[in-house]
Amino acid sequence: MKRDCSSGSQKRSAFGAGRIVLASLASHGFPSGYQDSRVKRFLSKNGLVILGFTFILSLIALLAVGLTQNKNTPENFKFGIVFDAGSSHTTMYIYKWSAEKVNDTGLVYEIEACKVKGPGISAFASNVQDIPVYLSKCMGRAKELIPKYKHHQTPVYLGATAGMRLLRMENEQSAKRILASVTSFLNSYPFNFRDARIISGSEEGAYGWITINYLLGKLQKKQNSEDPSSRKNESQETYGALDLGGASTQITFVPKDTNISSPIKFMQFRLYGWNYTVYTYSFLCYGQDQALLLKLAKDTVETPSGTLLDPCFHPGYERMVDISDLFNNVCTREYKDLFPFDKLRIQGTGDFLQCQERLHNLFPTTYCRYTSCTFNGVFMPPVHGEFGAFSAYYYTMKFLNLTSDKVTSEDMVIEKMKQYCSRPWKEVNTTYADVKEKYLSEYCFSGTYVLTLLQVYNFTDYWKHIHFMHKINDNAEAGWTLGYMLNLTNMIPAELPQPKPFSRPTYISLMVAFSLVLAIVFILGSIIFHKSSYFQK
Ligand SMILES: O=c1[nH]cnc2c1ncn2[C@@H]1O[C@H](COP(=O)(O)OP(=O)(O)O)[C@@H](O)[C@H]1O
Ligand SMILES: [Ca+2]
Repeated sequence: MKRDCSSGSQKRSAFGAGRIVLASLASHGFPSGYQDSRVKRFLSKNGLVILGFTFILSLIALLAVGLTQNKNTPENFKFGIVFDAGSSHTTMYIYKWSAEKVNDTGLVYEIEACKVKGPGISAFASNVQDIPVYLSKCMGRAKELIPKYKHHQTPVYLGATAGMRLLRMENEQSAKRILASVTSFLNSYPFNFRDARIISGSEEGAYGWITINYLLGKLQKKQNSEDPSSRKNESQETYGALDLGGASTQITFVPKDTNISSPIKFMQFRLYGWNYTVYTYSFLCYGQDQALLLKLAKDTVETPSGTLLDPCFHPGYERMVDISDLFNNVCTREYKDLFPFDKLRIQGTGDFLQCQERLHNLFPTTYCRYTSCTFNGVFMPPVHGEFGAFSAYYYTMKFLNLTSDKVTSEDMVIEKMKQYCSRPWKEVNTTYADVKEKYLSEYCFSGTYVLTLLQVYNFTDYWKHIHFMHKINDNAEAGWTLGYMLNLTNMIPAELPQPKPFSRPTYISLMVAFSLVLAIVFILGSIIFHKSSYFQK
């Protein structure tokens, strides 16, 4: 009876009711020493089994964690969308990068450059209701290309440049209405819309500089090189940035001497643990489209006649321009006058030298109040280091076959331009039948403009340091958009990220090894404890 009773209590203790049973045994009058030794024997026997079981389970769990962690999981990609709302057109860029390699340089890829059909957004001042249709095609493309489950975490930015800067100067309310319409439309998508704003000329220059140096690997490469304090001249490392748009142009570089007195504050960046002092300037109205209008306006004022013989267009080329379009513009209105004609007929003569002479008039070299200046008395340190020239610099020079590194001197460019501008329009038009007429008719002008602008910046004996670039290392296009996104998503740290002491596999192996040791020590400890308390009996 008693045995049955005790064996019954053992069974119940295995189901967790041990304490109640032990209490009832004591009340039945068994000696307490007898009860204790039975309990200890029970625990030393079953405890070992439980510990062993736990040990095996933990081992399996540890191995499973280690293997899962180390197996080739698909990379976790992130996406970002930036609209470049330029003066002549809008382009939507989609960037993709691996979330794990977020701080590494050169690992962001442009997976799409969707050209929005139509003009720049500043042209929508009187028809803002058309903006949704205008942007919807590229947004549809973004929905297609970015996996649905990533939409809500994909940031969307729109940055407007010189076209909107000019509109804001002319009519601030119109500019606001356009941005409000863009904002409400982009907000209606499942993406993480951040903002739509007009970026400043300095931002445009600085972000372009960050983009090219990031893509060229000029910013982070230094982490493997010598001690930062030992490097004296940072500009030997970075590339200056030359951006030519339709309504403004930017020049950005690290000057040789950053201690010169400057009326403009140099920009200070700390990127990947390095300090950069950067000069940037944006010349509003000196983008190539506005410069052409400026030239035509000046020419019309100087020789008022219904017909303008223009050396910047091919012989045989003709174009009609509305006088109101020419002067109803912030950049040209200072020349506004009364003319006895309301249309201007342009007739090309194709003379590069004459064209260049006229273009030089757009860059008056007025009195310089500083150590050095470029045109209009604007402070600019002497150009220094290598330069990347992109946007319209690239389109124009690419078309003219002048982007090769073999073009090492300005004279080579001049020779090419003389010959190209003198070609009859008829011949040019048939040779390049697939090129958009607006671009084709203006390559003589824009090639001459690029050359003149670079002369004004003092690149004459420095031509071989200019590198015309578009897509860099096949990753992404040179332009301000990538730098803008990198900055707003905090993808360029101020300090170099500290490398982890162990690689991931080493870390996991160590964790498994230590867990095993711990488990073994624990089991051995339990055995020793139970054995010693048993022998004490
Ligand atoms: O394929 C091309 N060939 C020639 N010029 C081009 C091509 N694509 C764009 N452009 C020119 O590049 C310039 C781009 O300027 P954008 O629209 O970015 O103005 P912004 O930067 O001044 O606001 C415009 O003058 C445009 O005509
Ligand atoms: Ca631009």
